[in-house]
Amino acid sequence: MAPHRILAATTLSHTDREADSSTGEHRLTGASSLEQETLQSLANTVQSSVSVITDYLKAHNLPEPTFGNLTSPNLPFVPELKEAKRVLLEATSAIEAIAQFNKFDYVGRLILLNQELTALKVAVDDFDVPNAIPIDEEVHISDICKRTGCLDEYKLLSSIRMLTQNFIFKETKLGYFAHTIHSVTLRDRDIAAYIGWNGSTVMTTSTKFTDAMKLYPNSKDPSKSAFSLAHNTDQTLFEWITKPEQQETLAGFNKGMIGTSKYSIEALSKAYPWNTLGHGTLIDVGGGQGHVSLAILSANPELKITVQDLPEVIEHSKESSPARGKVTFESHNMFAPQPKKADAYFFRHVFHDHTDDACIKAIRATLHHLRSAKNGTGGRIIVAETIMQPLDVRPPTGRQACAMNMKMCALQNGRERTVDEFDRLFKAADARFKTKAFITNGPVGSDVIEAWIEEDN
Ligand SMILES: C[S@@+](CC[C@H](N)C(=O)[O-])C[C@H]1O[C@@H](n2cnc3c(N)ncnc32)[C@H](O)[C@@H]1O
Repeated sequence: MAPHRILAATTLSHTDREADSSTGEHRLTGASSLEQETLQSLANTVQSSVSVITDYLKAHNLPEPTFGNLTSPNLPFVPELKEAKRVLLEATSAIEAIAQFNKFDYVGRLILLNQELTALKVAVDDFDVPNAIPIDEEVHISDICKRTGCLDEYKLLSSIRMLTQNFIFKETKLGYFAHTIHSVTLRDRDIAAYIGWNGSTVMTTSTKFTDAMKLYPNSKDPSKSAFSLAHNTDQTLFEWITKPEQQETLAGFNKGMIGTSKYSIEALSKAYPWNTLGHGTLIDVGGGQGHVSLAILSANPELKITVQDLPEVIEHSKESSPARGKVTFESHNMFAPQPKKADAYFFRHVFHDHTDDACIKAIRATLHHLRSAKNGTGGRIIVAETIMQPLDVRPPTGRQACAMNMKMCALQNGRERTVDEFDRLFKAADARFKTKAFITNGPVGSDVIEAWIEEDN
């Protein structure tokens, strides 16, 4: 179905944009300037995009999302609703940005964002408040403390109150808290682990962002980063985290990767025509716990999947992965020549951890298995990442990609990439590469770049 053009004065329509970088073609339609918008035009956009959403739900006999029902379903992830939701978010964000008595109030919120992540980490990962409050009950903070073993009532109360400002928990009467649709989601301990990883190792890393820029400007060395400065090490993140003394951090990271993938797997499984691999073999390089492979496998049960990762990670996966018995686990360093021939080499959330040089090395390590796709013998590379949005897309659609990009810069001098940057990366590894992008505009790690060698000679 064609993307909705919700309002004449509205934004780019790029739902399900397929950018084939082999031809340089980006199918984008519509354009307008933010400067032309007024509160009224933005409000009209809100009204019309909400109508698109509610009309769709009515037509498909689906319930509307509501705060009143804790198990209120998500919006279906279909093109017509993705576009309407994106436009809605852009319009509501633009209204929030200009409808201020004092412009600093808007910027001021950003300055305090650190407190919001701290509150999430404290209440969700550290003290597991979501599981201390039964669904449909309100619980006093003193009881929450007893149930969670927290000895500092006021600071836990402060953290939960902070979250209520984001519709996570609600204070039903003074000192009593109950669930909302969002606090319920946080009962998942894998998601809690992702919060913990970001609220600890990633947050401390960010404090050294500027120091690393000054000390190691434009560094392409993954061991000379904000991460290495913050953690007082000359190792890269992955060298550091796989040391025996970081066992607990690695376990949290692995669990967190499962957590963060949960809300992007549906989009990723729809983003790419996995069924074109038929009964083939897929190697999930840097596949961690095999959690993404498991989701691909459940939709494509005829595939044979091997998950490769660093030995310390594979050891953990073999013990506790939800994919045990369904996929094969194998230790392999992706910078060493790929030992296994397969129909596809899949890298999800792997390239963004690394500099271009490192990615090129990983691609070349696989090259000997990628023969011409034209004559049907070739393997392909499938990369899943959060693709950086083109410049002409309005805020806040690019927010997640920009945030992930900052994080990758800080951790290992890695980065998120645009469609064109991916194409250049593959061509730098081997000029015969062709690429094709499958953009979901969905959650992180659900955009796909497919790369293959066009000619054999
Ligand atoms: C950000 S995680 C992504 C995990 C998983 N693919 C996902 O999408 O959730 C990056 C993974 O790359 C792995 N990795 C890092 N360096 C590697 C290397 N040299 N060889 C193989 N795997 C590596 C890490 O151990 C980690 O599991």
